[in-house]
Amino acid sequence: MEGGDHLAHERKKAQFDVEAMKIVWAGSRHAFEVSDRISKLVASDPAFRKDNRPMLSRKELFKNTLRKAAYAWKRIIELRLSEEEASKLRFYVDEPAFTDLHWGMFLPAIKGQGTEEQQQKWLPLAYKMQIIGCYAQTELGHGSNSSKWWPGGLGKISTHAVVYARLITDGQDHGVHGFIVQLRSLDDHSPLPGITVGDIGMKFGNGAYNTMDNGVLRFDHVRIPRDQMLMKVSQVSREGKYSQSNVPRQLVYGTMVFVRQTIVADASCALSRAVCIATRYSAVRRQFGSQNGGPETQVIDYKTQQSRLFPLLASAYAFRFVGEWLKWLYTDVTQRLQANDFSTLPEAHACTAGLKSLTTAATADGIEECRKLCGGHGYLCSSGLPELFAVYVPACTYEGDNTVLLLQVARFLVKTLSQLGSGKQPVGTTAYMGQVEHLMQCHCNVQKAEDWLKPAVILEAFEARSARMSVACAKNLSKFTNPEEGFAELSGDLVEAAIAHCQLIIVSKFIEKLQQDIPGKGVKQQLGVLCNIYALFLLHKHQGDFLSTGCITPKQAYLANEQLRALYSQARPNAIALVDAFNYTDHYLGSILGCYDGNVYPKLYEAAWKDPLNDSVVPDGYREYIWPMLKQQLRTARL
Ligand SMILES: CCCCC/C=C\C/C=C\C/C=C\C/C=C\C/C=C\CC/C=C/C(=O)SCCNC(=O)CCNC(=O)[C@H](O)C(C)(C)COP(=O)(O)OP(=O)(O)OC[C@H]1O[C@@H](n2cnc3c(N)ncnc32)[C@H](O)[C@@H]1OP(=O)(O)O
Ligand SMILES: Cc1cc2nc3c(=O)[nH]c(=O)nc-3n(C[C@H](O)[C@H](O)[C@H](O)COP(=O)(O)OP(=O)(O)OC[C@H]3O[C@@H](n4cnc5c(N)ncnc54)[C@H](O)[C@@H]3O)c2cc1C
Repeated sequence: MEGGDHLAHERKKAQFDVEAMKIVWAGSRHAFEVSDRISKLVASDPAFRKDNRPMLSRKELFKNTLRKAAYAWKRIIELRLSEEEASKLRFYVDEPAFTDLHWGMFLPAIKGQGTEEQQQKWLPLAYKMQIIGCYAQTELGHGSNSSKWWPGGLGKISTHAVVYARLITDGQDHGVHGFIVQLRSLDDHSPLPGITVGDIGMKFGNGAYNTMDNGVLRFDHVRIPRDQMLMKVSQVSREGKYSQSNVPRQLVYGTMVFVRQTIVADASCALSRAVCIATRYSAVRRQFGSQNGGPETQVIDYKTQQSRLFPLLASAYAFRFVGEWLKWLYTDVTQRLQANDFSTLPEAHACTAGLKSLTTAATADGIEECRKLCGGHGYLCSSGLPELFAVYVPACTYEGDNTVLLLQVARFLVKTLSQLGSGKQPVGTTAYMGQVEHLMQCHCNVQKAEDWLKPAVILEAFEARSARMSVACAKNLSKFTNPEEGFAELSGDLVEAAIAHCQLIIVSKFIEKLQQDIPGKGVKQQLGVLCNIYALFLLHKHQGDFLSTGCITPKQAYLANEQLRALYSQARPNAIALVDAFNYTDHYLGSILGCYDGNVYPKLYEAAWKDPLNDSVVPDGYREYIWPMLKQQLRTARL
């Protein structure tokens, strides 16, 4: 079959209104319209071509990224795009660049930690891109006194950085503070006196994150003007006197709360992209299972394929909704901070840290699983999956190593439990800890597989598991005379308790989403199926936790798995429509296997001939190396 829509028969099977689901996925009609318009704008502009990335040398790749970034900025100005539209445009250009750090961290750091005066001075320059900034926190070695190492945009492009360094006045160390530092001349881009700066070198994968100039930075007797210390949290007077505002010191780390929140939203984009590719290809691919000479089985109909693919599809939706909620939480905490209410900052920190950890780990693993789900073709760059994996996998490390972040969550949980004794009622995502006595002894009320479809049953099982794991950690910790020693010794269990808590958050936010009014024929039902797949898949995967804490019985674990299989069958006819609802253009997907029309094989065949290696029939190097070898063997054979 040539041309046409090879997936049309699949699209006809959908039992829900795909257009309505697109609005739910986007978050609102307005968000959908912006996203749809900007994605098409980028896809239709040849200047944003990206299929040649894996073939380019580092220098060509980097120059190409600079060209695209400059062109994108020109279009943003010409079209008078709003901030929302401009950020969508950068998203659909789909190439990591110094601009991510400028807009994503440098500007937010000044907004969050600069005084009004500092904001008035620096933000207009940054908004007009008259200065370009990065975020320099991480060090090559340890302590805030060696060389900065890793900051994106630092290596070759940034003119300024927010640098985190120890503040010492009158011989007293006041800990880490943020400073705006000019790095390069605004005239000829050369480093300012005392500053050594450069790129840290090639990173994992061809193309991929190598479009970014992650950098190294050293200072030698560099003077930073006093008014370039970010002074919202603490100040140094002209006389060198240090003082602190009436705000928690933790606000110095506020930019991380913001960025981790965006990383959660981004996880749903990266995972949904991989899942879209794997789902479409699984419907196109037929392999074995032919009966009476009929067509072979579509691999999407194999239960094993479904049990690997559909939980990822459900996870993409789950991460989307928890990301939406996290954005709300961040907005809420920001408004409270402005009114000097700091009470929800620890929870916002724990939620952003924990959810960043969980969603990036699941997404990185999920992209790799999608590659395997596509068989051999998944390993071709033209599948889009190798590059997506290489770009995505550092998300498990940047903005805080995922294990380190889970330990932060564990500290928060242990603290929450310890405060119960003093009568402090937990709120928000830890409110369930208030019912700890009930959760420690409740029994799961599942007698038949369908009982697992009740939201209250699922929630109670997840709450009980999380509470019991945290309480067990707290009890074990209390046996240590030195709490830090105990924390280190039990860190493995603490990480598992933190994971259980964060999974509960994701499940509960999906369930809350379903309690909203969701218009569109069959949309809510499909989301209900996905929500149950997500929850029961987690329960099945972590059944060891649920069983060992006595939250469910072996029979109930068996019933959960039985229900899960039934849910896969319900999701099957809707699978293609559920990935169509992401509304990704072929340009954004960047994958032959995932193309909308499913016309995979002719496109793969054509693409192969475009590889530079096929420019000539006899490759470069043949005459030099292979021909003499063949000749030699021919001679030996004749002897
Ligand atoms: C195929 C092509 C695809 C192309 C794709 C294209 C484009 C993608 C484009 C965009 C992607 C979109 C979104 C992503 C956006 C940006 C990402 C882009 C690039 C990545 C940039 C990366 C930047 C970085 O990595 S910056 C460096 C970040 N570093 C870390 O996170 C270090 C981790 N460590 C910590 O967080 C530590 O806690 C600390 C901050 C170093 C402090 O340590 P310490 O002093 O030991 O104190 P603690 O004991 O940990 O904590 C003390 C006290 O403070 C509380 N605390 C800690 N952190 C925070 C916080 N952030 N907020 C509030 N409170 C905090 C802690 O709980 C404790 O409190 P307590 O005393 O009450 O217990
Ligand atoms: C692509 C990329 C982009 C980046 N961009 C930036 C940027 O723009 N700006 C910036 O400042 N930084 C940036 N970083 C740096 C990033 O934030 C750090 O790499 C990250 O915070 C992890 O720190 P680390 O590299 O020192 O790892 P380490 O802390 O050395 O971790 C090594 C191992 O030790 C374990 N470990 C560490 N501490 C503990 C602990 N307390 N308990 C138990 N286990 C522990 C970790 O789990 C990990 O397995 C970037 C990194 C990457 C990969």
